Amino acid sequence: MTKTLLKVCGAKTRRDVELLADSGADLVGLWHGVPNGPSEVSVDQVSLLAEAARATGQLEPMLVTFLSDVDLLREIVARTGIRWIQLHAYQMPQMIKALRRTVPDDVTIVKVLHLRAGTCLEKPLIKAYEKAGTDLFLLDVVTEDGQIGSTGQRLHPKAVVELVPSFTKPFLLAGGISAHNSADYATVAAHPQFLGIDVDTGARDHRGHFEGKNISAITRGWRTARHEEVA
Ligand SMILES: O=C(O)c1ccccc1N[C@@H]1O[C@H](COP(=O)(O)O)[C@@H](O)[C@H]1O
Repeated sequence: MTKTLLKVCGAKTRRDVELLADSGADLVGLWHGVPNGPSEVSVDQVSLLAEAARATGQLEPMLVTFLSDVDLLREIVARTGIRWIQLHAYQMPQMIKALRRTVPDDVTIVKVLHLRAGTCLEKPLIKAYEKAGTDLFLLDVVTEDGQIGSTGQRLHPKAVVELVPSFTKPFLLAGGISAHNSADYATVAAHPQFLGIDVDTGARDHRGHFEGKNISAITRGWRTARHEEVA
């Protein structure tokens, strides 16, 4: 059985990265190309933070981006050594096809599928995304007023279970994940394509800073890959 991965999103400093590693995360999201994103970092910072993540021996860095510029992404991959890219905007299948051809084969391309009130906005494109070379889908909320990313809002488990048969790739679940809601997603987590969870809001304290005890509680609540290490 594959172990459930925990990704935590939006590290900005080396200290953040080390805290996430110590708290049981498996992947760390580094934002670049997220206009007005509160955790936006420069490409140089992505490089430094990606290196710091790898140096922990526990964490894999993932670029989280709204960018669609394939040449720019290729350059970022080459400069930072990043091997996971999360396309969190409404990038199209053609863009993914071009990206797939451009970046090394061992780069994992993650496409976010946005669900608004239980309906996946990209559903008609899912087959095209797969054909274009998407390796993994990430299911997240888009709010009624169009906010994407870090909504703190949850997906309905039934909507997730109904969407998964539309694709063959593995998926990560996002949207309001906390230490206390794994039981609600038992059917989702039992699905053979389920790979793990992606958290932003639930990993932070009331000031928006990462809180180690929230993150380690999530590892236990969801029994993620490293939950026994941080118990
Ligand atoms: O966190 C953001 O603001 C953000 C901005 C741009 C792209 C992605 C972003 N975060 C993603 O939000 C979900 C988790 O959110 P939450 O736990 O519901 O707050 C996750 O996919 C992050 O990668």
